[in-house]
Amino acid sequence: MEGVDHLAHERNKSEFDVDAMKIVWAGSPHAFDVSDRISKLVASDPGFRKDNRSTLSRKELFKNTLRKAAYAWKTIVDLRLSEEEAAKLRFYVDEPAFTDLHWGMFIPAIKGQGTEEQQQKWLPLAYKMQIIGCYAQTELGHGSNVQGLETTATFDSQTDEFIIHSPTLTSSKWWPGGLGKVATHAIAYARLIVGGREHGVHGFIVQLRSLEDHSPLLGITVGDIGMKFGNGAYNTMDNGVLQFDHVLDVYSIAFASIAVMLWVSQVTCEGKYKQSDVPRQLVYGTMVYVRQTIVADASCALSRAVCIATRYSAVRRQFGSQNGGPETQVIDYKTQQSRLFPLLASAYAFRFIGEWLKWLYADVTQRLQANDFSTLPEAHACTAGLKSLTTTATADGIEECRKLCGGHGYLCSSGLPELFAVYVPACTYEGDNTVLLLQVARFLMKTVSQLGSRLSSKKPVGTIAYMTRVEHLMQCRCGVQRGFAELSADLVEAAVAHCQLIVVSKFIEKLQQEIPGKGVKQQLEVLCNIYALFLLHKHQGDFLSTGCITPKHAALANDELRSLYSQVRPNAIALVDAFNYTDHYLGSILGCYDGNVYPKLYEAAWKDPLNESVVPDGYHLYIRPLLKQEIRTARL
Ligand SMILES: CCCCCCCCCCC/C=C/C(=O)SCCNC(=O)CCNC(=O)[C@H](O)C(C)(C)COP(=O)(O)OP(=O)(O)OC[C@H]1O[C@@H](n2cnc3c(N)ncnc32)[C@H](O)[C@@H]1OP(=O)(O)O
Ligand SMILES: Cc1cc2nc3c(=O)[nH]c(=O)nc-3n(C[C@H](O)[C@H](O)[C@H](O)COP(=O)(O)OP(=O)(O)OC[C@H]3O[C@@H](n4cnc5c(N)ncnc54)[C@H](O)[C@@H]3O)c2cc1C
Repeated sequence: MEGVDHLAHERNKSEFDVDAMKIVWAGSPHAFDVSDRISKLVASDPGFRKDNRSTLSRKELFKNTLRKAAYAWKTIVDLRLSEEEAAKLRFYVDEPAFTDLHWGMFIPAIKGQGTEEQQQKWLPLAYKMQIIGCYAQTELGHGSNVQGLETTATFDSQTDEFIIHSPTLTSSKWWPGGLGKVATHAIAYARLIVGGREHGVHGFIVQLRSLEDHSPLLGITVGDIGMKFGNGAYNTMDNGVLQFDHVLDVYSIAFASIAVMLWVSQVTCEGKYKQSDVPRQLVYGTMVYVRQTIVADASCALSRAVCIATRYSAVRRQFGSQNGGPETQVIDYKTQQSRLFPLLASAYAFRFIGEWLKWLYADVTQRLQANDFSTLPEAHACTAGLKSLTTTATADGIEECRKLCGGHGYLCSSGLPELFAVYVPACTYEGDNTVLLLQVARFLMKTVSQLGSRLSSKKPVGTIAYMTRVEHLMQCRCGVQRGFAELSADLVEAAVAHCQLIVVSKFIEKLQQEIPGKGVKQQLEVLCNIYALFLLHKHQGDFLSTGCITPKHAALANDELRSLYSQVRPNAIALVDAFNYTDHYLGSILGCYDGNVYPKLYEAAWKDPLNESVVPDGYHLYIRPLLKQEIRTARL
């Protein structure tokens, strides 16, 4: 029945202050207020409906995305939303679109790497969306290997011009979001050539389309790369292909000193290349920035899937009826708990590691401005490794949540197939996860060689086993006289272990803070222990081989996990309520707040276009002749 809370009995079991936990999840009372207000604004506006996406063609889907993006911008302007509120609105509209790259990469790249004069010229236009930008780095032939990019930017000091060119098919820019049909400008990464000498890959601001009629400029060939995984999903995004045919990059000449897209290098009007004494890897700064946002985004995506699977697991009953009484809630099965609750704990763990990484990134950015590069290697390793760890765990976790919902998890109306299809490229974009773990492994090798065996003593006591595991895994590999390439598969395992150590230790540090609200800290302690003991159980071979735990310890840890699952069980619904997601944002009948699943599933089925007629289109052409033929055969 509508209006009845079918999960009230679950919510009444809660042993902690859910409203206080909502503040912890949001990060602060202010952050909660903004999220709560904006999510409800989006949910209540039919202009942001998203329940029809799976029934649209690619062109209809894309045009609808353009409509929504324009509508979102009008809403932002009309309501005079702040930058924070506008970002939250785009988040709750929940549709991959060109605006992700305009706001998520194009603007950050200019802010992070542009010179003062470039920022003064481009940021006002970008903030007012009078230009729409994309981040054009990846090419058909190279994505992971940035130094392998082939696009060239040749400075001609005779004519004082930069010429951007795609010398080969494989140098075609390929994948950049927003590039295919919308972006008017790109930050294009190209090999800088001055006076016949090459100076590596740098970023250039290049106009792609006319601001009058949106037609591609002379020398620009641009389009969409075609359908991607899933039906709706990321097909709302125009990932594009771009070729330059000796394009004059007028904008680099607009300034007195021709400034490539970096404050770390300059080409003077006299055609002299000036590389300042900063690490060339600062050209990768935007990727580092986005990787840290992706970690926070992982906690959002995983918490959405866990919210759906937890609520549905409390609604779904199967087997176990005693004397005609109700069947057992599947959330009460130990197997369901052992699959679901570690994902619930991971969602909280990723939330807190995302908070810490945001601090780390802000700290390293501040240091860079003072020419202090001391923490740059650690910041790179942490953002790369934690992006890899959290996106792999989240993609796997969303799929596990689909399976936890049985057959109904496979319906689009569950929200889980779409969530999975939109999320999984996160394991690839912003750095293939294995390639990024190799960067962490390289950092660990260097650290071990510099510090000897102890990677760091700066970890909370509760993580000694985790720290010993990393050291052991590194010693086993570093001690062996074989090259990095030969040992890379093993070193990647050590890199994962290192990142898990960071997540566990930051969760423990979070619990050392003042956390208000009845029972809130206790619930987080349970989730922290579940996260740590689940991983210890999953990787117990590593831990046993280090000798820092015995088989008895491993058995005790397993017993403790079961006990912890029992402690979470009465609080599970309240713990996912604390994410404060609207039904609109969840987009899931299985995860609806009131738990009134079956009537909603049944109602939704009849809305499918296939049910517009009781006799399907095609019956008379194909089925009837078939049936008639069978009847004739039967008479023979
Ligand atoms: C609401 C929030 C929403 C969030 C979701 C956002 C949605 C985004 C939508 C998707 C958008 C996607 C965009 C993209 O995909 S953009 C393209 C991304 N591409 C990549 O990530 C490419 C990956 N490859 C690389 O980063 C580099 O090629 C790689 C690091 C792998 C190698 O670089 P390189 O060959 O130059 O360097 P070396 O390996 O030789 O290392 C040399 C030294 O430099 C150090 N290093 C490397 N990278 C960095 C860095 N980024 N920062 C600092 N230092 C770095 C490296 O450690 C070496 O140091 P040592 O010499 O001391 O060992
Ligand atoms: C949805 C989506 C959106 C994207 N948006 C953008 C965008 O806006 N802008 C942009 O510039 N790019 C974008 N990209 C491109 C993305 O950044 C690249 O696809 C990504 O960096 C991976 O590079 P690749 O495709 O070259 O993979 P590859 O490196 O070719 O990976 C293929 C396999 O090779 C392995 N491999 C590669 N190198 C090594 C090595 N040294 N050692 C061991 N194994 C290795 C990888 O682990 C992987 O298994 C997007 C991609 C996707 C899927």
